[in-house]
Amino acid sequence: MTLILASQSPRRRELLEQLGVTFHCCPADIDETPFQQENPNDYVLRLAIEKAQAVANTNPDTWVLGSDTSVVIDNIILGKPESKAHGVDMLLSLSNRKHEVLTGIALVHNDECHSRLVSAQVCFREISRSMAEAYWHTQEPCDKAGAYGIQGKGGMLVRSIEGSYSAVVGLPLAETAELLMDVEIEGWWSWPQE
Ligand SMILES: Cc1cn([C@H]2C[C@H](O)[C@@H](COP(=O)(O)OP(=O)(O)OP(=O)(O)O)O2)c(=O)[nH]c1=O
Repeated sequence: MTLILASQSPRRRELLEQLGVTFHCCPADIDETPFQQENPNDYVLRLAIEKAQAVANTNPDTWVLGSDTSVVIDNIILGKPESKAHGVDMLLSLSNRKHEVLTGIALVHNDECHSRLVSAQVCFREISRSMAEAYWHTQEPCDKAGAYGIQGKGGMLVRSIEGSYSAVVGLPLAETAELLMDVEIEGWWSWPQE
């Protein structure tokens, strides 16, 4: 069976290409509003599954991979910034401390669903308001959870990371490969299973 990546994210496309699997992209249009008092882990996994299911509904003969990434600080979910003020506030709330980046992945085909939640801890250096504003003006933060991209200029903000780097960028490669190995994807080279 073939594979669809239920995403409009160029980062996710590039990461999945690293695995050497053949796929095409189809964005999922879902409501990403968290439920009231929804736990961040539940939220991220729910969105990954809903994105995959939304695309799987109209593509019954394929496997569909969905993913969601959120930044979590003090149990507050930070998605993509809605404005400059929002983005700058997010960056300042992450200054000089550790936060969690959660990425959920889900591989769906009809009623079958394989999912994983991957967490990484990221520690930021101290950021002044003028630095946060200057970074905002690079436009890099606009479409990214937590208003930064570790893979770009935002790498300058990161003092250390524990856990999966690819999960922070949007698609954890080890766990994605594990999900793909559990199912039959056409034309994919895969390592022998243990
Ligand atoms: C923290 C962080 C997030 N991000 C990105 C990954 C995701 O693309 C985005 C989080 O938003 P998402 O809603 O997870 O994804 P998306 O809207 O970009 O794409 P999709 O169509 O798959 O829903 O933030 C980075 O690129 N680098 C980082 O360091």
